[in-house]
Amino acid sequence: KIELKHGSHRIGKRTDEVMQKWRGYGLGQFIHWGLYAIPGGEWNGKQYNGAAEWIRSWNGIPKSTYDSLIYKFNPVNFNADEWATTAKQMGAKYVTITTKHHDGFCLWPSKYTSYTVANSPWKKDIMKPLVDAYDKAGIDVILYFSVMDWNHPGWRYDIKTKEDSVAFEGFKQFTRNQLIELLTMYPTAKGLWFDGTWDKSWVKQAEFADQLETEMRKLRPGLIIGSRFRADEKGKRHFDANNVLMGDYEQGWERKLPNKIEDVHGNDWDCVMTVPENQWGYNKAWKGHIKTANELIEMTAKSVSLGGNFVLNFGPQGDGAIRKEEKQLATQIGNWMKINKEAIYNCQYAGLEKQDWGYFTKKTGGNKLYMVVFNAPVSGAYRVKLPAKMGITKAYALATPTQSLSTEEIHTNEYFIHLKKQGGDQPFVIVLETKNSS
Ligand SMILES: C[C@@H]1N[C@@H](C#Cc2ccccc2)[C@H](O)[C@@H]1O
Repeated sequence: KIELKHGSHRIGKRTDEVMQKWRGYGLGQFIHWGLYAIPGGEWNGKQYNGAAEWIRSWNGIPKSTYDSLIYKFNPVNFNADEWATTAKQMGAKYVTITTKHHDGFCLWPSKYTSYTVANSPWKKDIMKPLVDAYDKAGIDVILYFSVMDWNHPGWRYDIKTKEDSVAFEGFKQFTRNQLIELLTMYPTAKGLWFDGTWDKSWVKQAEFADQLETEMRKLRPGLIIGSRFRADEKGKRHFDANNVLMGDYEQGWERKLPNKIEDVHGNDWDCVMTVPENQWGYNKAWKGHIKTANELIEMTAKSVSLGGNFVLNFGPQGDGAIRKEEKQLATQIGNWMKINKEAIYNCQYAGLEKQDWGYFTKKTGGNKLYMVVFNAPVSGAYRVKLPAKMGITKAYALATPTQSLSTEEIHTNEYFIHLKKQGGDQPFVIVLETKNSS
């Protein structure tokens, strides 16, 4: 075991109420919104092939021109309640909102920089109405914060010279001041989602970042901070030099999902996912494969079946409106959640691996197993192998709870659940009420 001062400070999952609630969210919404939504992935008629929120890093738009977009920020169609309603209709239990992305533009009137909404034509705070609207909708708010800040003169990719070091010290204080400011201005926020922490300059700040995390947790007891915030003194991120998770949950599942329970190493985790291949901010073009509602519902079920949450990204337009394709997906997913949410909310890994027909989830603290079906067997016979001594007392389709399904024991602890082919192209859920014959 390597002696570490700034590695992980906890072994195993958090057991407090705030984290237990987080663990049961199942489905969340990510919002990426900022100046990058104005160009929407193109400039002067030329398309940027990267992620739209990274357009400033493209040589197709001069940096100063991008930075001057602050004077065009006037989202006349911004309506915080509409965003929160979209999330509510989808069935999201939490939302992660970009307060400041890599370009450094602040959606709140920070007093530590002039590069904020306060100095745009919009003038008003964006974060306060959003936090209030989501709180009112009963959706918990997590604040996304990019440490990397291309607008701040003190940011460095690495620290090589004395000048770098002096500049970065100022940047570190600026970063701390902004984080304390955010936690003070929006005290109902349940957590911070850090990004832009991969550059050497920040990876070298093990002691500072550890002390800052401690200060934030002291200011806001119960605050949820993921594994991406800080590195240990060996430069290790997400998992420290003893391979112990940093922070409260694993934050490495960006646009990818684990496939088996061993992949998540017994940790809490969430997957953040884009609708196109790789566009977080609004992109006019939305090229390539656009994920369907069924694909996203399957990713949600797969995440919950492996003990995690699934967070779907929305990239509102520069005028503040949510694009129609995203609204349609929210409605389709929400219609499915209305019927099947019992198999998603407050559910966990059932101790059973992925099946030919789909995924098992298990109600936390209960005796119900859920079979979330994506591939119905042509025979109508669903093979189910349960842990020893676990019997089935009742089986039924969640949509028709009064119609019990016939259950045939074919081997010890192995059953066929018989369900005639369902119509339609929607995944569905079969409930198994179980009892332990110990
Ligand atoms: C949550 C996602 N993380 C950000 C990123 C990134 C990235 C992409 C490629 C190489 C290094 C970093 C995206 O812009 C989005 O905010």
